[in-house]
Amino acid sequence: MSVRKVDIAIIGAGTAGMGAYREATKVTDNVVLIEGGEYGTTCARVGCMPSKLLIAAAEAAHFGGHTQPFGVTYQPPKIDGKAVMARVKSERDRFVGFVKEDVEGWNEANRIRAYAKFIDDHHLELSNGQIIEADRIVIATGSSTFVPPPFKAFGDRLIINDDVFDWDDLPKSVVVFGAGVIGLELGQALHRLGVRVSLFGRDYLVGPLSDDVVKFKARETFMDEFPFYPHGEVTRMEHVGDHVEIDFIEDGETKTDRFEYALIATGRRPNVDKLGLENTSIKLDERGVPHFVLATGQTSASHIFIAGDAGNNIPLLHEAADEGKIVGYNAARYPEIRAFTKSSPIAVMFSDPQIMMVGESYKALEERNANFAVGSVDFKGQGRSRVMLVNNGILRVYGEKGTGRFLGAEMVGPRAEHIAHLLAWAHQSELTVSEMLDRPFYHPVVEEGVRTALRDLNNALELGPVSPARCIDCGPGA
Ligand SMILES: Cc1cc2nc3c(=O)[nH]c(=O)nc-3n(C[C@H](O)[C@H](O)[C@H](O)COP(=O)(O)OP(=O)(O)OC[C@H]3O[C@@H](n4cnc5c(N)ncnc54)[C@H](O)[C@@H]3O)c2cc1C
Ligand SMILES: NC(=O)c1ccc[n+]([C@@H]2O[C@H](COP(=O)([O-])OP(=O)(O)OC[C@H]3O[C@@H](n4cnc5c(N)ncnc54)[C@H](O)[C@@H]3O)[C@@H](O)[C@H]2O)c1
Repeated sequence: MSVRKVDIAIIGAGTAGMGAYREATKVTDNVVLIEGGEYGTTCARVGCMPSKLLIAAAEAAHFGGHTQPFGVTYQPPKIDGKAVMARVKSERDRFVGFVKEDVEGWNEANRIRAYAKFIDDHHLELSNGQIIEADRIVIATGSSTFVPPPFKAFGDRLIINDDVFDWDDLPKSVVVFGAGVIGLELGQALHRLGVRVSLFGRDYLVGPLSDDVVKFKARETFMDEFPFYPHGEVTRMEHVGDHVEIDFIEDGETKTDRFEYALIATGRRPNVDKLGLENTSIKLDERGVPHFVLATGQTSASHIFIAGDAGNNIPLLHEAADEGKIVGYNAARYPEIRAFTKSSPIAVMFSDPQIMMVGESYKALEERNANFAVGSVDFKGQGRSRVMLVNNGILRVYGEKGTGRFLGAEMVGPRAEHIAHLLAWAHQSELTVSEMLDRPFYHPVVEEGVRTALRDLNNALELGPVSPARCIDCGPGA
């Protein structure tokens, strides 16, 4: 069998793999990009973009029903499930189209459609029978939904996020398992689009939050809106006809409910189990995922790099994109490699209210015994938020005692996607809380709530005066 020799083989043409390819081909054209599934990336096909499109439709449906306090009322919204899904899919296809255009514009000889598996440290066997001998290899295989075996009881009524974006119409009812980012984003959106939803979580977790105060607020808010059981006790799961049936405990009583589908969103796992990593010298952790150096993307087999969800570091789009560039750069120049500084952590969950986390989480600070203080703001009385009737949420900010350095934040509340950026940029600039307070704040804006939290934190750090109950110099309702 003929062996194709290349400088670099990249496994996976998702966000990380495409980034690696672009970077590597600046140095050598002897690169192959191997994709087993569809071109277009998880983010565009079944991830970030279609989920945000569904959420946008849900926001439109929700808005009209909640304007009465302004003295403005609409007719109850009429939700056309077919039209909702048609827009989700056509806009999604537009995004996917752009990605495909990019990848299909690259040198055809460099692109292979097949699944790859390691034979040894330098050889890959492809599902089309080809053998690739590569001087350097990049693993960028992404992650997939992991379905715990008990859920298999739901048979063909069990779905995952990918299936939702294949629907031509909205179903009548869905039971969602997992109150992580995917479960909450999709569960709330479906509920707002008129689908009867129950959401069962575990251990009282809400999305990625680790600060109990913020978590409590988020939990309370979502439980007020739809049936959300943050530590659901489900005692029976069954596939009955064209439905799923469950028994669960509520207030000490066993209840039975039926749904059209069971959406499993209980976590994702890196796609590394079918890669034949046992045939390589790469050191694996207890879950079979390669150990690697974050700053270089290098695994313990120094010519093999890993990037994106496959590495199980922070499974987010911008992280996959950054890591792809890093490994592409290093694989192209290996053995001359460079350590890169990663940008400050930032995560946003597109629920309503939104959730965000920046810098070090509360849990991480506790785990490393950081000497830190906390400041907070409750958005209930925050002027601009109240004006717009989005005054529901809490922001907690963390700062280092002694230096006054801003360490991180967790929030559920209005405009969190924007506040997250403001705070992540401050975190990356290593600003102190006092320096952040020296920055301008317009009036009246939601960001004035951030100033209230920072003032509270400065005071807790013993670096500033006690915050006045009403900040008169800031303008009314700041
Ligand atoms: C529903 C959902 C919503 C999301 N929303 C957001 C969001 O709003 N913001 C955000 O930042 N992130 C979001 N994410 C996460 C984000 O989509 C991922 O972090 C990102 O897409 C990971 O990119 P990647 O390149 O690592 O993997 P992918 O884009 O999944 O690429 C991996 C590729 O490798 C291929 N592959 C796998 N194994 C092999 C093999 N053996 N041989 C050849 N090819 C192989 C796969 O077919 C795939 O094309 C969301 C994810 C989901 C599921
Ligand atoms: N807005 C965004 O940026 C965005 C959106 C969607 C996904 N993502 C990315 O995708 C990743 C995966 O998301 P996810 O929601 O699948 O995973 P996740 O890890 O965020 O959440 C899974 C949740 O399911 C719970 N769970 C586990 N087993 C359970 C069971 N048997 N019953 C009920 N609950 C159970 C876990 O406790 C956890 O809360 C996220 O970590 C995130 O990085 C990001």
